[in-house]
Amino acid sequence: MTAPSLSLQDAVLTYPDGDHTLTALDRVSLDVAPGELVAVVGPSGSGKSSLLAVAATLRRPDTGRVVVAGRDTGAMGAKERTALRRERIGIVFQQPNLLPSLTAEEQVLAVAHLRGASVRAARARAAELLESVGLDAAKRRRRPHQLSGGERQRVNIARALFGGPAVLLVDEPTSALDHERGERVVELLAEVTRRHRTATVLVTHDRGLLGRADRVLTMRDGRLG
Ligand SMILES: Nc1ncnc2c1ncn2[C@@H]1O[C@H](COP(=O)(O)OP(=O)(O)OP(=O)(O)O)[C@@H](O)[C@H]1O
Repeated sequence: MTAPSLSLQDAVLTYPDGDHTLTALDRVSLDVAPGELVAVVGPSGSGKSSLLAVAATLRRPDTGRVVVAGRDTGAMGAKERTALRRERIGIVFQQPNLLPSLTAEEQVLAVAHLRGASVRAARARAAELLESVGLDAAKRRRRPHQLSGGERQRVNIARALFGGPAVLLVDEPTSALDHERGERVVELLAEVTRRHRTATVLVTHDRGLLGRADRVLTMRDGRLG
C-alpha cells in the first residue's frame, strides 16, 4: 500500500471547560493516501473542526502523532511546523477569505509572493491552476465581488494548490452555496485530488455531497468511525 500523506495516530485534543476538560478528539486515528478523498461528517460540536486544526498542525494534540508527508510533526518547533504547513498543506476554509481589491489571478499570485516564487513562473502557474478549476481568462481578471460564490470558492481552491501540497484540508466548502453549486465544488475537489495526488480531507454537513468521496467517516463525540 502507498504510504499515507497524512497520518493521525491516536490523537487526543482537549479544551479547558470550567473545572473540567472537554475532549474534542478522543484517540482519533486516520490515514489518507495520495489521491484519496476522505469525507468527514458528523453533528455540530462533534470535533470536525478540531480534527482539521490538528491535521493542519495549527493545534498540537495533547497526545498522539500527526505525520505529514512522512514527517512526524510532534518534535518540530513552531518555525519548522509553519514551514511544513506552508509547503505541504493546502487549507480551504468555509468562507473564501479573498482580498476584495485583488483579481482572481492576483489572489493566487499573492500566495506565490509569500513563497518567494519568480513572478513570471508564478503567473503561468496561477493561470494554469485557475484554468484547471474552471476560471477562464476573463474571469481570472475579476475581483471577488464580480464572481459568484462558487467561483470564489474555486479561486480559494486554486490558491490552496499553488505550492503543490501533499495534504488538502477542506472545511465546509459548500456552506454558502446552493446544492447544485455545492455539488460542482465537491466534484472539482474529487478531480483535484486525483490530478494533484493530494490526500484530501473534506468536512461537510451535507450528506448529499458524499457520492464523490472514496471513504466517508463519521465523527461523534470526538470519535471517528
Ligand atoms: N477553543 C475552544 N475552547 C473550548 N472548547 C472548544 C474550542 N473549540 C471547540 N470547542 C469545543 O470542542 C468540541 C468540538 O468542536 P468542533 O468545533 O471541533 O466541532 P465541529 O464538529 O467542527 O462543529 P460544527 O459542525 O458546529 O462546526 C465542541 O464541544 C466545542 O464546543
